[in-house]
Amino acid sequence: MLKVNQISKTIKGKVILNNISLDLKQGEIYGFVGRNGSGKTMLFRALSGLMKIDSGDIIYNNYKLHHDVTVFPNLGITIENAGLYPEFTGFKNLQLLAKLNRKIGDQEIKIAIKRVGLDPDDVRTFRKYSLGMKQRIVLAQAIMEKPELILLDEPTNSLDEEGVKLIRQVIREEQERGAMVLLASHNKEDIKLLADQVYYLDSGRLVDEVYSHAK
Ligand SMILES: Nc1ncnc2c1ncn2[C@@H]1O[C@H](COP(=O)(O)OP(=O)(O)OP(=O)(O)O)[C@@H](O)[C@H]1O
Repeated sequence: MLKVNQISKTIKGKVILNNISLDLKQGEIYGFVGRNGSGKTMLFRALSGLMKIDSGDIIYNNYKLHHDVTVFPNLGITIENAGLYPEFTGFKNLQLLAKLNRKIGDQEIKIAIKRVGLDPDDVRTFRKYSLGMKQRIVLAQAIMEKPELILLDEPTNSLDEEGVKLIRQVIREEQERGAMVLLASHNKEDIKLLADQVYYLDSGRLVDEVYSHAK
């Protein structure tokens, strides 16, 4: 259960998040749509603890962000390039990140890399990856530890048709495993095919619940 109570954030006099409240359940996929600059990425940054909010609370499974934890323990997030080292292979990068909390071994990392359609034994360094490959490895990093809460910001925007299909399947599998997935996307098809409920952001404000349907 993710509970967001009236969170707000202003940067340099500009309201970025305006009194946003959400009540989200485990095992659901939530879509977030809205124009460029409407606040989707900033909302995800706030939920991940990467950006401090000015007011309001974010509570996940009884842990209050910035109070009980600085980051939720069971969180997976895709951030562009995710701080990956350009001179290491995809596998080596994920191995380094996995070592930070020692929850998984090489086998799980390899499984995650295969799930996104990449080769764990690829000797190419991250720097030489195509845009789509980078996007895939970043998703592998987000899911490799089987997180309960997954924040995906535009996970398919650099992918070819086959990649889009595969990644949608991975997102569905994560939901089936019981994860809660928050998905920001300009891809209407992603939202239509995946989201159980869709929220619309406009100038940092949650304007509307576009639709909700039980699958
Ligand atoms: N580091 C920053 N410092 C100050 N303002 C920022 C920063 N990053 C983003 N913003 C502002 O925050 C607002 C929301 O941006 P955000 O990136 O969350 O939009 P978005 O909905 O994700 O857009 P897009 O669809 O283009 O990804 C915008 O007005 C943007 O200019």
